[in-house]
Amino acid sequence: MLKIAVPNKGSLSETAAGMLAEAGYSGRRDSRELVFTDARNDVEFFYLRPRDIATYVGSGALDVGITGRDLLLDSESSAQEVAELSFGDSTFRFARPSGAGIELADLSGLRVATSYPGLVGAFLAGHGITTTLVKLDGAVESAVRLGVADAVADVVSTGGTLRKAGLEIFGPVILESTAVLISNGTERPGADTLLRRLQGVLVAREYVLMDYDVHRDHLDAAIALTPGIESPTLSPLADPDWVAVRAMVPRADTNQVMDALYDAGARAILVSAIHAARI
Ligand SMILES: Nc1ncnc2c1ncn2[C@@H]1O[C@H](COP(=O)(O)OP(=O)(O)OP(=O)(O)O)[C@@H](O)[C@H]1O
Ligand SMILES: O=P(O)(O)OC[C@H]1O[C@H](OP(=O)(O)OP(=O)(O)O)[C@H](O)[C@@H]1O
Ligand SMILES: [Mg+2]
Repeated sequence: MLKIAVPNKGSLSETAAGMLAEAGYSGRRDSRELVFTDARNDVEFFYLRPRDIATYVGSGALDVGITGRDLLLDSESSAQEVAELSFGDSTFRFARPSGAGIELADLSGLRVATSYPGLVGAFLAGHGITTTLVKLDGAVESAVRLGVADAVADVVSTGGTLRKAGLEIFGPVILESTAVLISNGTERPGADTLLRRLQGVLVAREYVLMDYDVHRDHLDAAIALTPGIESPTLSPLADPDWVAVRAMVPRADTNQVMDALYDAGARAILVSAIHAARI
């Protein structure tokens, strides 16, 4: 039975659970449940703190897991990223009081507060900068005002928390993070199915199905606008001069592609949602 680690709380938990449900897995109904067996799919879910997931997967205790790239790197576990999951995006940045030094080198000899000492320590070491890392559990933005640090390194999403604390981002991006599927590299039955199902959910969210009719004279121009993933499907119509085309189109481009197809002579352009996919 494939053992899967999933976030039990925090920013990633709800979306991860929703994605697994969309991928056809059953999950816990009670948020206090620590383990849930989905016998039909031959998998077992372990609900863990996102910060601990890479440790469990890297050690081999669990087979695969969903966590943040920043948490994976911070853990220094041997688990590896298998796929990006298109949610939980954030950047990891340094910040200092507004008006303070703006170069990374200005951090030398200063105290930097963070909940991600593994990630930040490795980054600073890679840049040859020595600081004192102050390890905090959360709300690190308060560390400067309260006098325990001179700068912070933390997850930034909207930047609102930093602004309210009177801090300003500076220096290079430490990391672009996103939710990822991780594994310990051991081949386990069911792991490929999980990956394909999650990728199917992403495709179903990111693409729509577009159908249209076009005169054969304009077919090449229309196909150039809708190349699909492999190649579009062509079907004959009762009128031999016309052909029906079906292709997957990135959801974000739907209206631009419809406009361009219409201008290229396509008619009866229909768009439908994809409920599930295996690419
Ligand atoms: N706005 C955000 N705040 C915090 N983490 C975020 C945010 N957006 C995405 N993430 C990602 O979520 C993961 C952190 O999740 P985690 O559950 O540990 O912390 P949290 O969401 O801050 O919850 P808590 O502070 O309650 O423990 C990281 O991978 C981080 O990059
Ligand atoms: O850029 P923003 O949109 O403001 O989001 C980033 C903030 O959100 C998270 O804090 P969280 O609420 O999880 O509290 P914590 O610091 O105690 O983990 C993170 O640690 C930052 O402080
Ligand atoms: Mg937090």
